[in-house]
Amino acid sequence: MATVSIPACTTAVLLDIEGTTTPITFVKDVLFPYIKEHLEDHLSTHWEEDECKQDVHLLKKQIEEDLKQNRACPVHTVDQTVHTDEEKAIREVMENVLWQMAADRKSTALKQLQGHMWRSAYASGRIKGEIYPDVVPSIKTWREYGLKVYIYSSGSVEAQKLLFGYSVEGDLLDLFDGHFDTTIGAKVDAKSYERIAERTGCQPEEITFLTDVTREAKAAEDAGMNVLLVVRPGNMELTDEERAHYNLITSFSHLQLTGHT
Ligand SMILES: CSCCC(=O)C(=O)COP(=O)(O)O
Ligand SMILES: [Mg+2]
Repeated sequence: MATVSIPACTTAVLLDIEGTTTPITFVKDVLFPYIKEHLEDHLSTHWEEDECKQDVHLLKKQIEEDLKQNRACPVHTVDQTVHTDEEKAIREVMENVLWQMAADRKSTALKQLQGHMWRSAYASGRIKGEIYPDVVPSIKTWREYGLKVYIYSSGSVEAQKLLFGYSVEGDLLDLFDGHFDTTIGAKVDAKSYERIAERTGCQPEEITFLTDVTREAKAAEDAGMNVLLVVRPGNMELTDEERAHYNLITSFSHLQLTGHT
């Protein structure tokens, strides 16, 4: 695949994680199975703790929102305050979480809980964040040229920091100038990218966004960002139209800085 130039006006690069810096298989075959395997134990162990109560409260809010929007979802109260039967309440939370995961929902509620659950897996060394080999050298080069580098993922900021902080290449958190998650808005909503531009002090045109998902690419493009689609093994197939419309790269090393000194 040919090289693609980052426009000279780019001052910041915004990176997606799953399918962009990190193989989809790491998320689907390592991170998500960990949640399924440890969900019951996590909820039972931490049920009375404030963090877990907040996680369950957020899930409840999400269910209320889903019902308002007439989205199908398992309807349970999911509220510790009204259940006397803790086991039943935990089962109901589990049912909702597993249902959201089966649908690959990107709700903030689900992602916050997942981030909290992965903490001990990373800290104990059981899980290490996978990163494509071209990612770190490329980011280092961009930074040498004065570009800022940010992450925007549906995974919570805490989950992002765990993945890069406990990565196969060590602690990489110094490579990033900031992290964004769905608390700033959904990745398929152009407004989220406008807010990110505002937060970083950049004009949208000064930001180049790299993602594997065309709906995210379109939203960023609608906000005025420069967009590149990242094609990695196992990523979703692109249509001919998408291939024709977007600049594609299969490795970060295919990005060329032009006019940056
Ligand atoms: C960084 S946490 C693990 C990934 C995850 O849960 C997720 O939803 C990834 O979404 P992305 O926006 O990075 O494609
Ligand atoms: Mg992605």
